[in-house]
Amino acid sequence: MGVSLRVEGLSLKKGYNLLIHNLNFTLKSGEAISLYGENGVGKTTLLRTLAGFLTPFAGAISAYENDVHIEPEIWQGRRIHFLGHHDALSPSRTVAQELKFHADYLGGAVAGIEMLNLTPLLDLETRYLSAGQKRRLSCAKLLMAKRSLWLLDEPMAPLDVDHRALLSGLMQAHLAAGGMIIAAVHDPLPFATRILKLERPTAKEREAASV
Ligand SMILES: Nc1ncnc2c1ncn2[C@@H]1O[C@H](COP(=O)(O)OP(=O)(O)OP(=O)(O)O)[C@@H](O)[C@H]1O
Repeated sequence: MGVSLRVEGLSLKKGYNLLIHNLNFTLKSGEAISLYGENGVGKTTLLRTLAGFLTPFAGAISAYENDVHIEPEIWQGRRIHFLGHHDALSPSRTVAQELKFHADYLGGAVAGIEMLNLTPLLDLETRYLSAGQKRRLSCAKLLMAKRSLWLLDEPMAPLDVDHRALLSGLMQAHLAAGGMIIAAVHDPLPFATRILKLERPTAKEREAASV
């Protein structure tokens, strides 16, 4: 039981470019998928579509709780954390202000300051943060509100060894609590996941989608 995600016949386009053709998979509570594929194949596009930021060209994305369908507005609006590889931070807000903004937006409480070693950075505007510090700040969102599905775009990429271990622990705790994760990666995650490798559509599939 718990939550589940079903992706059926999903095709995605960017402009006239068919990126993904007829993708099918399901994901259940406690499961993680590592999303692989060459640069530009569509990993970020898929994550953004699953988050509801982009509309599919074809196919369906549906979510269930104990086999009962969850309305897309509720699923996308309140049950998903999306962490893009460009951390969406306001450059002129301080780290403390950014944390407060996201806690309010998520309807939760500020969390993760000590765990993610953000205390020395609280008064710094986010524009001055290093890539890894930005990612740590973004990760605090994961702790501010409990959400079923974490969509993570290259989550480990800018993190140092210790913070990779920390995020890995957070991800595993999320799975152990019945959550789900889909993470676009180029290197394996340090725990067992399912693998989904995106391949470019064939010329025939691209041609069929262009009419
Ligand atoms: N308007 C457009 N018309 C045609 N192609 C586009 C358009 N906008 C984006 N693209 C293409 O769509 C793809 C988007 O790729 P996306 O960012 O999802 O890939 P990715 O698998 O996450 O790549 P990376 O591993 O480099 O992060 C790219 O190949 C890009 O060139």
